Amino acid sequence: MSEQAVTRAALAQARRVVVKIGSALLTNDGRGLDEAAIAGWVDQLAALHRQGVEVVLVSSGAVAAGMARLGWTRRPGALHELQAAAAVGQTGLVQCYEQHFARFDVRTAQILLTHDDLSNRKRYLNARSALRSLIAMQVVAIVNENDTVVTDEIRFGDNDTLGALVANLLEADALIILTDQEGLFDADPRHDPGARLIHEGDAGDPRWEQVAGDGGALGRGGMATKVRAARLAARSGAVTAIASGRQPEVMARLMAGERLGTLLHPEHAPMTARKRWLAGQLQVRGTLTLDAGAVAGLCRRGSSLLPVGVTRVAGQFRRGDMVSCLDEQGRVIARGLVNYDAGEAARILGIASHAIPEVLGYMEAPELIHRDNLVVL
Ligand SMILES: Nc1ncnc2c1ncn2[C@@H]1O[C@H](COP(=O)(O)OP(=O)(O)O)[C@@H](O)[C@H]1O
Ligand SMILES: N[C@@H](CCC(=O)OP(=O)(O)O)C(=O)O
Repeated sequence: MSEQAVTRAALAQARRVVVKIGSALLTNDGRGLDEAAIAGWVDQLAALHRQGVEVVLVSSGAVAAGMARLGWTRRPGALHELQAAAAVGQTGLVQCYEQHFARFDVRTAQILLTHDDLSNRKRYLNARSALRSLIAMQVVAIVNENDTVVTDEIRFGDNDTLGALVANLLEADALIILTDQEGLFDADPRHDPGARLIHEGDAGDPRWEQVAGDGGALGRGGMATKVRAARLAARSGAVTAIASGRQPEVMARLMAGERLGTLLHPEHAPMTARKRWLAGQLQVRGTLTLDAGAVAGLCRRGSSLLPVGVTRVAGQFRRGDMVSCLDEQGRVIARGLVNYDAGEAARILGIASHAIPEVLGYMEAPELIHRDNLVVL
């Protein structure tokens, strides 16, 4: 079998799938929700559900639906207006899905998540157990960002990232991202009519970031966040398909292994659940610059990070915060939960661990970041 056939077969064998439907597709040119299109996707999702595929839906559209209900023609810029529009629109969005799933006697549930819910380990585990229970009860969960309570600093913003983190959370086999283009092209087809579709590739291939641009007027992250989402999803071993939601029977055809859209597959073995959770954190409070020996220790031997290998400390972080580890060229090579505050870290950098008590008067731990709390990117 060819490599592409093997990759497509991975999708055909998927038992648990996260489907993300983007704003660019859900709205009728900004005039509220495209209810006929939603009905069509629900037909397809219900068919998968009937075949025993576990489906979780991540749907955008709250802000767009709220704008239409409020009679706003332009997306507001102010955060409080976006929050209000999302609050008004989310009920309509979920109502629409619920009504259509009811045609098939499929029950639905609404899950609204924030970045905080996934970065706090306890809440992350709670969200996971609630979603798992819903799946076990054959309820289709409809997930969106809880736009009403997030601020710019702590929002996912786009739902591609949220879709990938939900795929990680549930160890889904596949993430299907439906959008308004046929897939990832080698240039933005909106600007370049000669752009060619990329059929398959490794999720971690750095070339995809170079060709993926931003979104249209209705969507948020464009292709850039979809490519990033594929890389995130790959951390738990999920394949990602990016395809047009307007293709007839797109879900069934993808799941049958048809060569449709772009398929980005995981390159490496999946990370453990804890490392994935670490890697999915968006809020990084500071940076540690490492010498070449420490970089090699982390990347090749999976070692902990000791103060002796650190040459510079930046940022205001506290013990337990997430920090990035940079190599001497300033590239992020790892991330982890640090054992010392920024001030303490600055005082012990470059010294051997046995000398920590002499400098600080005590020793919290011999390493700055223990390998269990460290993820190499
Ligand atoms: N290389 C690319 N290939 C395909 N689409 C691209 C590319 N770069 C940018 N885009 C744009 O990304 C848009 C889809 O992203 P977005 O508007 O955020 O939609 P959604 O709401 O579905 O997430 C497309 O309309 C397209 O113009
Ligand atoms: N949470 C927002 C959706 C954000 C958004 O548009 O994301 P995307 O569909 O990835 O472009 C909403 O429901 O309006």
